[in-house]
Amino acid sequence: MGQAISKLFDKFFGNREMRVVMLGLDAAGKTTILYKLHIGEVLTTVPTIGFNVEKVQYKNVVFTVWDVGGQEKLRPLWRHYFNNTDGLIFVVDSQDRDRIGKAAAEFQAILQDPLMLHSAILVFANKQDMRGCLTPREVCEALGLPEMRNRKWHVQSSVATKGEGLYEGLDWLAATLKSSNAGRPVS
Ligand SMILES: Nc1nc2c(ncn2[C@@H]2O[C@H](COP(=O)(O)OP(=O)(O)OP(=O)(O)O)[C@@H](O)[C@H]2O)c(=O)[nH]1
Ligand SMILES: [Mg+2]
Repeated sequence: MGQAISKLFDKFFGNREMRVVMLGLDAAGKTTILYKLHIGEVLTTVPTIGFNVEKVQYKNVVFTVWDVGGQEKLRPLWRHYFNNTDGLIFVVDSQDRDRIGKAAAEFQAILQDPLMLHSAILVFANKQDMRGCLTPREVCEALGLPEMRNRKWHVQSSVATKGEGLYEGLDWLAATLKSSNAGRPVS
């Protein structure tokens, strides 16, 4: 009985671990986001060849965040990170109007992968500090999100270099993953 109650308590209040993969075109700001969340600082980044992975504890969720390089030649490798993924973070450089169509095509391709059919989708409309950038609503429409009725998605405005919007995004992800009972209790 005591054990059952303790299990129930853990289910609702205990730490949970969630695996999240963060993708997006090169220079969207993925690595900047990862380290701003992980160590609270903006690092000088170089283009990622391969991946970075860090744990980010927020409230009672431990996110294991995989940040995978976004250069064109690296994109075929993305699918190797899809297994057991609870959430997708897709980062868009909102100032890069020329490549928003390319970003949308890559985004749609990820979502059609059988391993990603059930993942929650958090989009960071990043670089909102740049003049003339696409608004979060424009990013949302360009990615085709309004037509996606059977997926859980959220577009979050962000400025990774100032840390703006990042925890709001994690809040949504944590709440969404929890309500669908995704993730695993931390052992
Ligand atoms: N102005 C502005 N610059 C940003 C923002 N976020 C990231 N950057 C800059 O964008 C550049 C690319 O950032 P990265 O984090 O390395 O991009 P990435 O998505 O990891 O790129 P790949 O590793 O090649 O896939 C860096 O110079 C960052 O400082 C932002 O919100 N605003
Ligand atoms: Mg990177």
